[in-house]
Amino acid sequence: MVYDLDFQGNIDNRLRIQEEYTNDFSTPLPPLINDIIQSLIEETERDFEQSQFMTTETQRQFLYKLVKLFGSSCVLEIGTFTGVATITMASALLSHSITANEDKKANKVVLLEVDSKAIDVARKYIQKLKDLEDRVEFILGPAIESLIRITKERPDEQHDFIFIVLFYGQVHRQAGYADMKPINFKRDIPGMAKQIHQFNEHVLKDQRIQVVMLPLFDGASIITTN
Ligand SMILES: C[S@@+](CC[C@H](N)C(=O)[O-])C[C@H]1O[C@@H](n2cnc3c(N)ncnc32)[C@H](O)[C@@H]1O
Repeated sequence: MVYDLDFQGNIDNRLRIQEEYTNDFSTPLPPLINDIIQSLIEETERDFEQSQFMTTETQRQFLYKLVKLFGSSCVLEIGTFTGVATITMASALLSHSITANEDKKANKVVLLEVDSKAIDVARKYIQKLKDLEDRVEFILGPAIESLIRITKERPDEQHDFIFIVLFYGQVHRQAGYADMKPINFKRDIPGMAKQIHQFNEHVLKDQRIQVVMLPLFDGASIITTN
C-alpha cells in the first residue's frame, strides 16, 4: 500500500469525546490514584499548551490492565510528559507486588523525559503517593542518551514493559482516516509520520519479536519477544 505521508495531520481532543462511554463502562483505577490523576490533569491543562499529550482515561485503564496481564515488574516509559501514565503503570505494579509480596526494588518504573518542567510536575504528583514514590526513577534528558547510559551502567537491568507514545495517529491517518479536522500544529508532522512509519517497518522485519498493531485509539502496537 502507498501512504501519503505528506498529509498535514491534526491533534485534537477527538479521542476524549469518543471515549465517554468506554470510560464509564471500564473499571476505574483505584480511587486514590484516580484523585491524584484528576488533580494532575487539571494542573497540566492549566499550565501546558500541549495537554493533549496526556493519555486519555480509557487508554490509562487499558495500560493498567496490560501491565497487570503481563505481570510486568520493571517498566520503562519513554517520554513521560507530566506523568499520568507513569502513575497508572506504577500503581498497577504496586497491586501485583502486594499480591506476590515481591521486592519493592524490582517493581519499578524508569521514566525518561527531556522536558524539565514536565518532569518536575510528574515528580510533584508521584511524591504525593508515598507507596509509589520509591518505585519511580526519574531520568531527565534525551531518551537515546539516557538509554545508552543506563544500559552501560546497569547491564543487568531488564525492562519487561516499555511504553512509548509516538504520534502514531499521524501515520494511521495517512492510511485513510482523513476525515478529521486539521489543526495548526507547529511540528513537522509529515516528517514525524515518516519516522514512525520507518520504525513500524523495522519492527515488522525484526525476527526476534512479534507485533500486533491494533486500530485502537490512534493506533496501538503491542510488541513482544518471540
Ligand atoms: C505524548 S507525550 C507522552 C505522554 C505520556 N507518556 C502519557 O502517556 O501521558 C511525549 C513526551 O515525550 C517527550 N519527549 C520527546 N522527545 C523526547 C526525547 N528525545 N527524549 C525524552 N523525552 C522526549 C516530550 O517532551 C513529551 O513530554
